[in-house]
Amino acid sequence: MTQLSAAPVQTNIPATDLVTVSRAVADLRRGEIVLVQGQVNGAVHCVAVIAAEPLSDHGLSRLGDIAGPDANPAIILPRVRAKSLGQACKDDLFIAFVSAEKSGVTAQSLAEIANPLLDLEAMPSGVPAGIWRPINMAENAAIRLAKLARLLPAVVTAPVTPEQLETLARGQNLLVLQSESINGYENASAATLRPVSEARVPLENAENAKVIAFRPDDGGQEHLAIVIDEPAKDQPVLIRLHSECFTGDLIGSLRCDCGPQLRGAIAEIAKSGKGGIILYLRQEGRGIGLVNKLRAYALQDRGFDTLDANEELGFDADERVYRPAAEMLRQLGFGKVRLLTNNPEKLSGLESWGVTVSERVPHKFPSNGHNAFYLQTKKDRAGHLF
Ligand SMILES: Nc1nc2c(ncn2[C@@H]2O[C@H](COP(=O)(O)OP(=O)(O)OP(=O)(O)O)[C@@H](O)[C@H]2O)c(=O)[nH]1
Ligand SMILES: [Zn+2]
Repeated sequence: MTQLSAAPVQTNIPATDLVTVSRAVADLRRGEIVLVQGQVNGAVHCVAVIAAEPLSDHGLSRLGDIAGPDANPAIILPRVRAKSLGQACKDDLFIAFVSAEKSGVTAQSLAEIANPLLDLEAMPSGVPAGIWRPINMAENAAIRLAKLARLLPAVVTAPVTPEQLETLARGQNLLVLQSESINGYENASAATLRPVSEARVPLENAENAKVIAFRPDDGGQEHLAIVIDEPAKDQPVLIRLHSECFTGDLIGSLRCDCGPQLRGAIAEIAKSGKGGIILYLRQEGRGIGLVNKLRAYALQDRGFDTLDANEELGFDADERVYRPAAEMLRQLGFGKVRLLTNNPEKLSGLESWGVTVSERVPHKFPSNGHNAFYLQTKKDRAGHLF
C-alpha cells in the first residue's frame, strides 16, 4: 500500500458533500468533467477530471482548454497497466503519464492505453513520448470516484489552481469535490441508510419472508434485507451477507457458487426454525460492478485467476465495505449474529462496525466443474475457510 491509498477514511462527511459525490458519479459516467481538490501536508492539489472509459474527443478538448496552452493532460493508470506498457513504477498503485505534446493524443488512443483487455505490449502508435510521475491526492481521489462510478479505474486529469477551480465551477457549472468526501463516501453514505419500503414475499423454501429495502440519503443504491420468520432479538441471529451476483444469482452461472449459496442460505435459515436474515448487498463483482466483473471474467479466460484479474484491471482483489450490512442490522435491532460464510473478511468487517459475530457457520457447496479453480483460488489466496 502506498501512503496515498492508506489515507485515513473520514466518516463524518456533511450530507451535502455525499450528494455531490453521488451527482459526480453520474457526471463521470456521462463523460462530464468534475473538479477534485485534495490536500496533504499543507499542499493543495486541484484537478479537472474526466473518466478514461467514456472519453470523447470533445471531452478531451474541453479538458485541454481547461488545462491551458502550457499544461498537458495526464492519464492516471493502475501500476499493473503501466507495467504492461513497459513502465517500471515500484510500489505505486497508480501512476500518471503526461504526454509531451497535445497533438496526437486522441480520446481513442487514451482509451486504448486505459483498457488492459486490449492486450497492449507497448505504447500504442499515435501517442507521443512523455513522462511518468507519481499521482497526487486529488488524482488518487479521482480514481476512487471512477471506481464508485463502476468504471475502469483510469482517468484523464488537468491541473488547475484553487482560483481556477472556483471560476470553472461557477462559469462552467462543474461539480467540486473534496478528496476526503470521495474517499469516505461509501462508509459515510452507509450511515444514512433508512428503510424505505417493505413487503411480504413468500419464497420457494421460506414462505414466511419479507423484503425490506434500505436507501441512503444521497440517493445511492439500495440494499435489501430478506427477513425469514421472526428471529429473536436477544439471541445471536443466523444471517448471511450476500453480495449481489447477477450472473450467479439470476441466470444460474456456473462460474461461481453464488446461486447455490443464496438459495442454500434461504433454505438453511427456514429449516433452523428460528428465523434469520439475508442481507443482499449491492456489491456486484466484489464491489467492482457487473461490467467490470465481465471484464475480469474475460481476463480469467486468458489465464488470470479471480484475484489477479481484478488487479490487472486496477481494482483491489476485493473492494467491498461492510458498514451497510452493520447499519441495516443495527436498525433491524440485531447486535449479535451467527454468520453463514467461508470468508474471514466478512467476520472482521462486521465486527469492525460493532456487530458481535458469535459463530461462523460454514457455507460450502459442491463445485460444478466450472468453478473448481475459482473456489480453490479463494481458499489458497483469499483465505477462505473451506
Ligand atoms: N470481481 C469478481 N467478482 C466475482 C467473481 N466471481 C464472483 N464474483 C462476485 O463475488 C461476490 C461473491 O460474494 P459472496 O458469495 O457474498 O462472498 P464470498 O467472498 O465468496 O464469501 P462467502 O460466500 O460468504 O464465503 C459476488 O459479488 C460476485 O458477483 C470474479 O471472478 N471476479
Ligand atoms: Zn457469483
